[in-house]
Order: sequence, then structure tokens, then C-alpha cells
Amino acid sequence: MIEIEGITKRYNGTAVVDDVSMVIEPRTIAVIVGTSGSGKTTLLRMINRLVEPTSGVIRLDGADNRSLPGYQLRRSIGYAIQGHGLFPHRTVAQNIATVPLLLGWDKDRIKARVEELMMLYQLDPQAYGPRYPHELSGGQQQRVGVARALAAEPNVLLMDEPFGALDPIIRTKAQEDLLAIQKRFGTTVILVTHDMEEAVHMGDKIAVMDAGKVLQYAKPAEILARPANGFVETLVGSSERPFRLLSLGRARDAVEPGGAEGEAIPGDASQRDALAELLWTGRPALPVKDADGKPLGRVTVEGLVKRARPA
Ligand SMILES: Nc1ncnc2c1ncn2[C@@H]1O[C@H](COP(=O)(O)OP(=O)(O)OP(=O)(O)O)[C@@H](O)[C@H]1O
Repeated sequence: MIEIEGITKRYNGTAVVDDVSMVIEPRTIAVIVGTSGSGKTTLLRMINRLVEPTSGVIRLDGADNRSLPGYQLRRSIGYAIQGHGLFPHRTVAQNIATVPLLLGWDKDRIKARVEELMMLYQLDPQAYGPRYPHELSGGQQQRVGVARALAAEPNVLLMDEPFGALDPIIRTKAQEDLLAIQKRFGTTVILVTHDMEEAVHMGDKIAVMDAGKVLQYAKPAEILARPANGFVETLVGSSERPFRLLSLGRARDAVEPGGAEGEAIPGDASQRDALAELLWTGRPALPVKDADGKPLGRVTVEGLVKRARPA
């Protein structure tokens, strides 16, 4: 668990992070979203003490993050940034091995871990391990950056716009990979982005920042349905809110009794995709089936539109 309590950072008398308090539950993803200059990166970097706060406390599993020297603290916290920050003169394998080496892991353990992570990220260790970062595509470099951040099995992973430079298709894949890996290792992730779509997709909770303050810290559905003020509402994009709300729900949770004509949509599809399918094909209802092809009922335009309306 990460407890941020009354944290403030001032530069030349100006608070760029202003009395922020929030709790991040273990094994969840908290997304910090906000406009440029709102203090997201500064807040993130106070967790691993790349930035020292002016006042306030941050506790990791109950321990003040100042109870260790900064460099030691940072070995226990993964950190992945936009542009990946890979060491250009070290191979992919050496990059991933950085923190385990600093921690004094023995050679075999490091080799096994590097190979495990490369396999996980679909990079053949034989082919890619000896390469240098400039010999990889942007998407591959990004995966190596995250693999390096995860190498020493940290409980906490800090990510600063890690998908910012990726094209939309690779970006979606990178997001899915992160969700899968976060589930598998039970990592607590704090992710900074300025992309609300990404925040809604990835976050168990979202913190919306403006001018150093956290204006709202809540589950995505809550932020979409009940933005705390006009700023949050604008950031969420009022015209897209209904669709974002629907993208959070699964078709199986919107089924109504009865059947419908035509090809069925899987229960795991998002309600947004179900509505899009209905509108594109001009049908009033779609059958829904589970993974085994068993019919679950149907979704209707009317039913989905009702769900898109905030309570
Ligand atoms: N070392 C520093 N000295 C002085 N001011 C700084 C320093 N670091 C950051 N700032 C200022 O603090 C404010 C918040 O910066 P921060 O990088 O945290 O914002 P951000 O929300 O991450 O922005 P972006 O999305 O553009 O990266 C900005 O106005 C920035 O200019």
C-alpha cells in the first residue's frame, strides 16, 4: 500500500504539487491524469525520491520512504519512462539486468530472470539479448524499458507516460501486456498519462490533477458519471462520457432475456463495441453468447443507451 499524506513540492515559493493526499491499494493500478505542468511527474518522482518533497510524508507498506537512502529505495521500485531511458551502449540483456546486478544477484539467477522477462515480452532472448537499443523498433524498446523496470521483482512500478511515443496499435498492445503482467505479478502500478482514454482503460482508480492539486481521486466509472467539478468534466470530455462509460462494461452484464437474429457478440466484448455493432448493422438487438458458444440472451440499443446515461 502506498500512502501519500499532505505532500507538497515548492520551487521558488510556488507549489507545483500542493498538499496532495491519496492512498493506493496494493495490487491495483492508480492513474494520474492531468494537463501539462499540473504536477503529475513531480508527484510520481516524489514516491521514489528522484524529487524530495518540501513537506508531507509518503509511506510504502507502512514505512516512510525516507527511511532508506534514495539510491537503495529506487532499487526496490520499478521506474519506466517515456523514451524508455535505455542505456544506449549496453545490450538489451545488460539493460534488463541492471538492477539485479546492483542488488548482487548471482549470474544464473540474473540470466534466468532476463530470459523470463524477454519471453514474457515476446522478445527471443537469443536473437534480441545481444542487440543494442538502437537496433530495436520503438515498441520493442518500450517493452525492454518495462522489462528492465520489472527485473528485480518490485512490488511497486512507477510509469511516466510509458506509451506516449507509440503508435495507436502498438500502444493498445502495450497496455494489454501491462494489464496482464500487473495481474500476474500483483504489482502496484502508478501510471502518469495525459490521455483520459488510457486512464479509464487502465486505472482501478484515477487521480485528476490541475495546478498541483488532486481534484478528484475515484474509480473510472465514478469520475465519468460524477465529475467533481467543471475542470474534471472538461478533461473527461462531456460528449464522449457515455461511450467511455459503456467501454467499462461487458456485454454479458447488459443482457436482457430473449433472442435476436444474426451473428452473436461474445459476452466479454465491451458494451461500447456491442452498441457500435448494433448501430453499424442497423439491428435493434444482438444475441450474446459465452466463450463456449452458449446463448446468454441479447443486448438492445435501448438497453445500452439507458446504461450510458450517468445515474
Ligand atoms: N526542477 C524544477 N525547477 C523548477 N520548476 C520545476 C522543476 N520541475 C518541475 N517544475 C515545474 O513544476 C510544474 C509541474 O511539472 P511536472 O513535470 O510535474 O508536470 P506534469 O504534469 O508532469 O507535466 P507534463 O505532462 O508536461 O510532463 C511545471 O510548471 C514545471 O515547470
